[in-house]
Amino acid sequence: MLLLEGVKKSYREPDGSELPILDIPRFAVDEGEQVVIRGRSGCGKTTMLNTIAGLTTVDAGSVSVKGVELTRLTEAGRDRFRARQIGYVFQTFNLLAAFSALENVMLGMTFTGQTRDAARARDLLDRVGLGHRMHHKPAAMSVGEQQRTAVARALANKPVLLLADEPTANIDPSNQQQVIDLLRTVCEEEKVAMLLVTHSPEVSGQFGRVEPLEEINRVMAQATMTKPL
Ligand SMILES: Nc1ncnc2c1ncn2[C@@H]1O[C@H](COP(=O)(O)OP(=O)(O)OP(=O)(O)O)[C@@H](O)[C@H]1O
Repeated sequence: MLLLEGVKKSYREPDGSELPILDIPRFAVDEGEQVVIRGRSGCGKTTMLNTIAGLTTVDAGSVSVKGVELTRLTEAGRDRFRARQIGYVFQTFNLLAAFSALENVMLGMTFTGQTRDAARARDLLDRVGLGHRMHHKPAAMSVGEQQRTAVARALANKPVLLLADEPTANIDPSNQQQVIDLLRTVCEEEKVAMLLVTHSPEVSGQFGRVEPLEEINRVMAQATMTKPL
């Protein structure tokens, strides 16, 4: 369902030099599979999710989702594909300030070509415990409530792949479990594959497949080997 082959990504440093971040020979996720990615801060987890979402271009290699090679599409093509097929819970939420929680979730359905489904948006907000805050704008919500709104929005368009970047980082333990349960249940019910980045051992302990990025990514494997003791 998701396949990365020979993916390389570097960023350019202010002095003009290249900073290699990703060198992933092969990484695959099956339809409906739930996978945790973990690794220390700065090791490239968000960069990996952004390349899969087509938000960051790769320097080499290919990223395919459902047989579509995203790395061959134009930027507009990647945007259309992402809107229809990929849900993304961003680390920084990216909610639109001028719109309520309900409107933000419904905006997640705008570009899918399907009718916007207010009942589904309300149901998702209910299931993240925000039934009573649907008409509040992000500025009037706590950080954890904004994060839960972002989770509901990412599921709104019934994606085939959900990318979730630390979706419980700002949430207290009881709501954290509620968000993980919602992600897992909706992904199981709708056969959505999920790639979840988390630092939390309580969260990763609940998943059958946990991939340390250092083991998938040759840049990190080399950095770990050459790190001074
Ligand atoms: N646009 C950019 N230009 C230059 N360097 C960048 C850019 N984006 C990220 N980096 C650097 O690339 C490295 C990997 O960043 P990334 O955000 O992917 O890490 P991460 O594993 O998600 O970290 P965290 O767990 O702290 O969120 C970091 O050293 C970061 O400073």
